[in-house]
Amino acid sequence: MMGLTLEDLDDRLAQRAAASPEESYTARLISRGVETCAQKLGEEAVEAVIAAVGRNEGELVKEAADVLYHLLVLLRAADVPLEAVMEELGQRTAQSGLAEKASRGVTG
Ligand SMILES: N=c1c2ncn([C@@H]3O[C@H](COP(=O)(O)OP(=O)(O)OP(=O)(O)O)[C@@H](O)[C@H]3O)c2ncn1[C@@H]1O[C@H](COP(=O)(O)O)[C@@H](O)[C@H]1O
Repeated sequence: MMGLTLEDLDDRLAQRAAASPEESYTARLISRGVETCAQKLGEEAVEAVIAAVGRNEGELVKEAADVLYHLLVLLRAADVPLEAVMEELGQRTAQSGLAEKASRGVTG
């Protein structure tokens, strides 16, 4: 799909989470609880790291997609809205890292 955003995917996962675990992988993961979802995210993160260190760009694209999908599933299992994460990121972009350094009196 062209122009898919994390919000679009999260909306789709919200719909699929309401389906039965027999019909939906998302619903199955969430029904197994936060620990299972967290373990899956950890596994996919390690696979992404291995692809990156191996300079395997094609594999990294696929593993990064798995990481984002499993992160959204974990947030949903933990009842943390994606919006809260984006808000946190938004607050960090309000100031550049260099401006933040300067505000602490650090130069160079
Ligand atoms: N983006 C994804 C997505 N990325 C990865 N995966 C699944 O994540 C799994 C990757 O984990 P593994 O390679 O470890 O697979 P596995 O060993 O078979 O998994 P387990 O049995 O260990 O759980 C695969 O089964 C993938 O199919 C995804 N499953 C679903 N989606 C999205 O979620 C939507 C809803 O899917 P359902 O919930 O299944 O309807 C889909 O239309 C997609 O948009």
